[in-house]
Amino acid sequence: MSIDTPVHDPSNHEQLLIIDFGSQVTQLIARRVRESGVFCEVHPYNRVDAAMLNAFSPKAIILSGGPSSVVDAGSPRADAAVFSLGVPILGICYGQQTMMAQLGGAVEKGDSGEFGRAFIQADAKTPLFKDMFGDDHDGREEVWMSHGDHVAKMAPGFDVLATSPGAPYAVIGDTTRHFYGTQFHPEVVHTPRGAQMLRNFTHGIAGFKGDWSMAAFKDEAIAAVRAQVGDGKVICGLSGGVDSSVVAVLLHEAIGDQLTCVYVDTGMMRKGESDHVVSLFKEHYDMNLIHVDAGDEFLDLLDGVSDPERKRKIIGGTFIDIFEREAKKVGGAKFLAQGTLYPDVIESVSFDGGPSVTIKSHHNVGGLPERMDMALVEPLRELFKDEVRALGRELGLHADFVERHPFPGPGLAIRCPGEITRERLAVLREADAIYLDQIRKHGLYNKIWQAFAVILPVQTVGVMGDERTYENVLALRAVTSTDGMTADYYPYSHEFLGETATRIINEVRGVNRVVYDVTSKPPGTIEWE
Ligand SMILES: Nc1ncnc2c1ncn2[C@@H]1O[C@H](COP(=O)(O)OP(=O)(O)OP(=O)(O)O)[C@@H](O)[C@H]1O
Ligand SMILES: O=c1[nH]c(=O)c2[nH+]cn([C@@H]3O[C@H](COP(=O)(O)O)[C@@H](O)[C@H]3O)c2[nH]1
Ligand SMILES: NC(=O)CC[C@H](N)C(=O)O
Ligand SMILES: [Mg+2]
Repeated sequence: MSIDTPVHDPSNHEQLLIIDFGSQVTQLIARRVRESGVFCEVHPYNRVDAAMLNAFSPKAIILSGGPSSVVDAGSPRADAAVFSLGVPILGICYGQQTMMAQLGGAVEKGDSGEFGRAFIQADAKTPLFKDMFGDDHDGREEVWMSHGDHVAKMAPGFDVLATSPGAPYAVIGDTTRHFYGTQFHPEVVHTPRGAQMLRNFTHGIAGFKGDWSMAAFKDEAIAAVRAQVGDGKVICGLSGGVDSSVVAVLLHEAIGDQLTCVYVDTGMMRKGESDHVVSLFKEHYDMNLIHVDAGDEFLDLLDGVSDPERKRKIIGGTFIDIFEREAKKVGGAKFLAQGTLYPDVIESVSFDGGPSVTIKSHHNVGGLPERMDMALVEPLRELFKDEVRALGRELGLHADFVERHPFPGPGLAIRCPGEITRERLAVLREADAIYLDQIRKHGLYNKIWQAFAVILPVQTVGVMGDERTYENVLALRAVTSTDGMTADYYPYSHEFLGETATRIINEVRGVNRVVYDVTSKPPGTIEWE
């Protein structure tokens, strides 16, 4: 089964195609469309031609925004077949601009652009704006803009549906062909009624029924797994994180005993993690689960290593060694199950516009499959994280796992900048447990996307009980995010921070100072290494 073979059964679903011109927020279009119950996929503009359109058979198309300027020679264009397919099209920002340039209109560079909040003045009677304006509403709508260029002349057949001070053609439409263009971004939350507008396009104009649900997906994914693996054996790395837990439960339902889950204790897990994960799974599921205690193996290999990338490479390699060993032990597993999600797939089919730099080597991405002689089973590769959580609920996965904050495979290793020692890990583990306990006690766990402590390779002077101390600094991190790609620090109250710092310093030997990280991503990353 190739990676392009869908996990779900496409004949059961109406599909929408998103053509990507490289916008930073293309994935948000897909999320909004999926949230309204419509299956969609994102494909780079240069991979969409008549043959692809014929195979995918979209019921509607959305053209994303992008960093290029339509006015520049050689800038991206949609394949002409897109406009002759006869399905509704919505062009967003660059998508609107290229549609105009391709269909006989014109685009020009302005003296100034519009970046951020703007207001459009719209014709509220247009179907695209259904339910967007209240009764007393005068057609004024808050939107989020991010453009330097603008449409200067509409293509034949189009009418103006909304204007803004910087974009005379803020929204345009050809109601005969059902082609629409917006200069603003309906997919971002800063356009408060943008999701409604996208829904008006998909359900109202394109006639989607909204048949995409995790209940239906579950059965289709189970059937696809059975078809792929036949009577072969499958190994699944089970971390207790949302993704691998959902994969494990789904596979267990699909193939029962052919599945063996491998939980690896790297020696860099959180306090109580191994017991919690292994006992919960053993209690609720009658599945083959191997608990590999590999703490010494990992820690010996990491001895004296402080470079973050070397740490990650060593950890990734050791995971592979362990999975390979375990695969042999169960009598030669031919398949390795992974919790690859749709954002990973989109990113790996990287957009043409310039190579992106490696910020960090994630231990499971890339490295694993190449060296391993096993076929991959990736039942979540069409889903976003929120859909994975919904699928987990559908599968009856314990709430403890469904709502969990993500925890990286390298674990505490990347929260221990500098050399990793057993002593430092012990201090970090205790402090982290108190921090998470505080978060739960204050009812904040589900408001935060991810939270953890970091032990810094810095000692500072303190005074405790009239004694001089010279001990470790601990940093606390907590972020809000939707997908981990961008994030903001969580705005705790001073009371919470003070109480938590006091508890950590009083209850953990080896910490005499606590600081809070207020860096967003970008420019920071979520983890410190
Ligand atoms: N301690 C571990 N033991 C076994 N497999 C692991 C371990 N840590 C990570 N993995 C494997 O690596 C994959 C990637 O880890 P990742 O942290 O991205 O996903 P996750 O742990 O399933 O979910 P989450 O992102 O919510 O933490 C996991 O799906 C799992 O297969
Ligand atoms: O499985 C994983 N293996 C890794 O090597 C890894 N590195 C970072 N992360 C997690 O990814 C999200 C984004 O993290 P960064 O902003 O630090 O890159 C955050 O949720 C991080 O915890 C990892 N997950
Ligand atoms: N966000 C976008 O799609 C921007 C389109 C184009 N680069 C402009 O500045 O107008
Ligand atoms: Mg994890």
